[in-house]
Amino acid sequence: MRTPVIAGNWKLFKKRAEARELVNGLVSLVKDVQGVEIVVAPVFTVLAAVKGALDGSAIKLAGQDCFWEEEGAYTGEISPGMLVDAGCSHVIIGHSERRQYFGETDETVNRKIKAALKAGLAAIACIGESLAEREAGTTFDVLRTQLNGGLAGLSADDLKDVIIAYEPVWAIGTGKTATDAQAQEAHAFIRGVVSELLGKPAAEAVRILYGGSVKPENIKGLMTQPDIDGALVGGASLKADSFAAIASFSM
Ligand SMILES: O=C[C@H](O)COP(=O)(O)O
Repeated sequence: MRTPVIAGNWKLFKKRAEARELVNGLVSLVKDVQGVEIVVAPVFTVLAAVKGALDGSAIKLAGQDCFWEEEGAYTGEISPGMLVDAGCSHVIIGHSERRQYFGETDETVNRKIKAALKAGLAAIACIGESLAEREAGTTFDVLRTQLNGGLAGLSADDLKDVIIAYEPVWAIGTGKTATDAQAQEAHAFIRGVVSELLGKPAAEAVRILYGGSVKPENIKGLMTQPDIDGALVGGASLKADSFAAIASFSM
């Protein structure tokens, strides 16, 4: 039985006061939600404030990225150990926005996942095809390449601390969600590739989240799919009521 994960990626939004307000609202709205791992990923500058507001709550804290070195002359970077020190248990790695704007590659994703695991973080590793790739019929090739590169050198045991997020780039922030069937098809494919790479037990155990215009209105349909184990939520995670409604999908 895979415990569902609902993760909110706040992207480049929310200063301290707004972040506290959001998280305070969230904590009270989800206090009775059981059997779901809830994670929030704010910007680095508000991690401490959010951690403070999460005190006593089961909601977990994530960074939105990390570097692969633990320390050194790397201006502007943040290391996995620093995220742990700030109270994080998770980190998002390889989000398509980082791939698109900041030169993230499957190789850097792989280095970051390994560094995150070494520091004791769970890695939420993002993959997904662009609209052009989907229209060209190369979705599965793209996903296979991203999985091969991103998970290279990891063991089945390592995978216990990896959560895969399938985010079709064309569905992110566009209001255009993949249909339940499209998402399920991709998730089943991803689980199959993980099985080829690391064996069936690891593939059966790994959580695969869907991301891309997830809202309270579409979460239930997505969660009825056998290979969808949760969601990585952007826009709808910026309001306590909508994120709480998503996290309460089973209630
Ligand atoms: O990380 C989250 C995804 O990019 C989805 O964003 P969205 O829910 O705003 O489409």
